[in-house]
Amino acid sequence: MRIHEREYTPVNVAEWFERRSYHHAQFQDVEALARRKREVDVSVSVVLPGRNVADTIGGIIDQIHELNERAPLVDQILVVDADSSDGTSETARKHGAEVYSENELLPQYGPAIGKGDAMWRSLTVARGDLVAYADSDTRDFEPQFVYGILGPILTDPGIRFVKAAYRRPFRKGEEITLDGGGRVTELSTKPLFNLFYPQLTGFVQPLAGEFVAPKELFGSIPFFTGYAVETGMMIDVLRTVGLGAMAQVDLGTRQNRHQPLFELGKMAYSVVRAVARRLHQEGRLGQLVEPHLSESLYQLDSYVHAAASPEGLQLQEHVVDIVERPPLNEVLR
Ligand SMILES: O=c1ccn([C@@H]2O[C@H](COP(=O)(O)OP(=O)(O)O[C@H]3O[C@H](CO)[C@@H](O)[C@H](O)[C@H]3O)[C@@H](O)[C@H]2O)c(=O)[nH]1
Ligand SMILES: O=C(O)[C@H](O)COP(=O)(O)O
Repeated sequence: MRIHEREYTPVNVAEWFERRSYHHAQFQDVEALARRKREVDVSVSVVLPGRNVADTIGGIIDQIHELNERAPLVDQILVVDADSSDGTSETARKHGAEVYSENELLPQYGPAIGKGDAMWRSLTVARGDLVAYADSDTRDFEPQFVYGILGPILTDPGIRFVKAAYRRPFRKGEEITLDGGGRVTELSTKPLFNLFYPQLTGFVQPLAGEFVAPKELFGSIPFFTGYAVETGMMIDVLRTVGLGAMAQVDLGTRQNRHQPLFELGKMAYSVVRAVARRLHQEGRLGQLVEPHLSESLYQLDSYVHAAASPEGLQLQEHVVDIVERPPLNEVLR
């Protein structure tokens, strides 16, 4: 597949939003979509990065198999496991996925560093012309999580990257706050994109873990490790193919597993660092000293968090290791 053409240049974000936002129902004729896939002669890998997701991964794999029985859209279901302690690998294998430990892929790069690294390494074993990533902790995974994102890229030759969009409820016990989820997205990523990458402001869920692109495109861009991966990827894909080749699809609603606020602080820090790296690279951020505190006080890559606790005020230091992996095509050359 070609990845560098720029067939459509949006006039502005609003115009792009109108033209490049889809709804999964537009692709619910999955048999027609599978025929289209045959016509354009592409294969598809679905990659599920997972860390301790034994409770959800089996159901997700089953859903993909069921979809495939209706219409053969997926050629490979790949699980990249973060050496989970809860039996994620065994469960995934039992449900018929191809399973790798993230650490057995490209072992020369040392132990894998979080989700982004697992995704990057998975490209060495993903055989599809198109690679679709999806989170594996989704409780309400539905077949449109696969066919919805495949729809635009299979049917419109001008589209090279498709991102999921959805409503995100916040769930605490039995209590649900509609649209209360996606705290990092709303409080870090969107404000940063507004200020520095306004072309990306039309994406409803820029951090969504569900997206698809040609493997060739994923191989041509660097991957940030950890939770910086989606932020960096949005910027790098924009630079590589242009906004006109990017699209989003409304998949309905997605309920994820919520992390505590403090953990999300670290995630937001990853987002900020990815943006800072790119701004620095583009000459828009004069000085970038990573980490922000001097090495004599703290370790490299530390995130310092001051908090009040029942034991009094505390100063904690946490490692947020953000490395930029080179484009895989260069590594494999
Ligand atoms: O070290 C890790 C951490 C997570 N995961 C998996 O990655 C997926 C998403 O991780 P999660 O911790 O559930 O992320 P969220 O809190 O939901 O974060 C959102 O925002 C992140 C930052 O952009 C994205 O990476 C996620 O896909 C997106 O769902 C899940 O299947 C995890 O099991 C790994 O494989 N390895
Ligand atoms: O994407 C995000 O913003 C984070 O995953 C946080 O999501 P949450 O607020 O729904 O836990």
